[in-house]
Amino acid sequence: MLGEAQEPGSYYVGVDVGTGSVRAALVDQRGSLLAFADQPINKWEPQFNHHEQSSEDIWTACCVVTKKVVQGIDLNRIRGLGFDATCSLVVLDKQFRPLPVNCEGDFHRNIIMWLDHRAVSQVHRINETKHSVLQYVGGVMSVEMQAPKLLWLKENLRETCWDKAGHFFDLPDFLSWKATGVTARSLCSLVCKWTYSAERGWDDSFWKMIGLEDFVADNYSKIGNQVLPPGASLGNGLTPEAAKDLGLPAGIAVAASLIDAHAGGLGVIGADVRGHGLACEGQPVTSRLAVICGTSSCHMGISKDPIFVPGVWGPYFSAMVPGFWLNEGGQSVTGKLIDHMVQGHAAFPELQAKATARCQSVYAYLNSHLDLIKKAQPVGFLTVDLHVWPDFHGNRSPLADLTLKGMVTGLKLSQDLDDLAILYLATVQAIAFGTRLIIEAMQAAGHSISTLFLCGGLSKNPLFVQMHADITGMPVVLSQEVESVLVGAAILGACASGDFASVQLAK
Ligand SMILES: Nc1ncnc2c1ncn2[C@@H]1O[C@H](COP(=O)(O)OP(=O)(O)O)[C@@H](O)[C@H]1O
Ligand SMILES: O=C(CO)[C@H](O)[C@H](O)COP(=O)(O)O
Repeated sequence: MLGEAQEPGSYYVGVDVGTGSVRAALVDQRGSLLAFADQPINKWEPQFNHHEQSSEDIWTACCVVTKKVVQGIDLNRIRGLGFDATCSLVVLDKQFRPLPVNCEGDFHRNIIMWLDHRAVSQVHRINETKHSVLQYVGGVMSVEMQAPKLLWLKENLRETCWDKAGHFFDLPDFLSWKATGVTARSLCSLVCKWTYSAERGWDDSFWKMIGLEDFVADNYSKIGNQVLPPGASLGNGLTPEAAKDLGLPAGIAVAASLIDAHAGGLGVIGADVRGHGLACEGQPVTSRLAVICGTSSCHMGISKDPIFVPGVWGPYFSAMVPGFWLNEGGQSVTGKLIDHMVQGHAAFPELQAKATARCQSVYAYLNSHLDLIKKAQPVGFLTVDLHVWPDFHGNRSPLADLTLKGMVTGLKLSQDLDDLAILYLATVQAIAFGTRLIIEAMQAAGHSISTLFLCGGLSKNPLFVQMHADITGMPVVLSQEVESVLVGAAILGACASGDFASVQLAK
């Protein structure tokens, strides 16, 4: 984010809503992160495969972290605000009040999270239509997208939710509405999760065919009939009410949002690598794969022309970098799977106690424990007899099969700390092999990827990074700024402020 035209000392605020927490950053016009704050958010799992959140809870967390990052600075220097978030479905009534997405009627829980798999029957029926919009989601719609979830609401919560609903938002668009009062949707969310086409708009025949003709009848007012590119300035900027909530000046520019993975992709894919002697220097941006690794991993590759990769989402036009097509591969649970394997092991209490005694995270402790037990051999050899299949929550890409389950082979009766460390290693390796499968599918379809750019919480884990390099055989580049997703969100604010003409220039 380096420019000469804008006033010196301008600041931008980026807010990133992940699955487990909300983060905010204050960023200057050089893209340096000046302040950071985070706050966990609530999640509910009322039934197996039902995952819910609360939009009020999330907004409150956004306010807490934003107030923290601007504490003590001259507020007049803040020029723009950008949001990114997971692509969860927010439901509000006609007066913009939360509506329950659950049988219990709990209004507080008005978000069906992205990883919710309740709409299995609905997505099967959608895929059976073989409608042409499905070509643009890798050939098969995912249960994690919005159309099956909307159909589930219509079929299961007709009176308490569907009939009363006035607005269905992707979470990033909910946040920009909350900040500005503008209901315009981002091209990013609508193209990637709602079957909107940047070139052709909504396809009436798709919504009629799947039984959601209601949207066509009211000209898509409930799901968005004004669509803006990410980074576009919304309305009159921050409303006085939202300004009070967030501790920011009213009227500052607020950008049309991005999905979190796309903000991370934007934050790293155009990184200036000159002067570091990296093999990717001088290679086109299309040779880079941004991998955003948090609760899930998302694999973002761009191309000048559309590339259709079976089982990999897209191609999506202008959904991340304007003017480029995007393919998005993904693994639905990666950080969540590692946490699940480690925390569920019999030796976890011992691990926790030992890590705490050393003031280390459990992952730092496990990494050093692996170094200790590997002796002279490379660490990867510790798992010659133990293997994990990582699709505990189905396979997002490239198999696109939500019915797949996880597997572990090579288990013994012992369950000590060594076993836990080796199981953890095998899980990390399995995830890296998943990335390799996605890359192979993308290459086979026409991408030519040669370097990985990792960001997100898991990129702070050196073992995770090393296994991705070893198993894909590709160099991995990490940004100096570890919070690249937040930089992506702040880039949106910088773009909306008018200080930069486009998200590429803001980069
Ligand atoms: N320093 C770290 N070392 C190892 N793992 C980490 C570290 N920081 C975060 N993680 C892992 O990253 C995952 C969360 O990443 P994050 O980007 O915060 O997720 P989200 O955006 O989905 O909320 C968790 O599984 C967590 O265990
Ligand atoms: O589908 C997505 C991106 O397209 C989700 O937003 C994502 O997988 C969840 O993100 P995270 O793992 O960062 O919480």
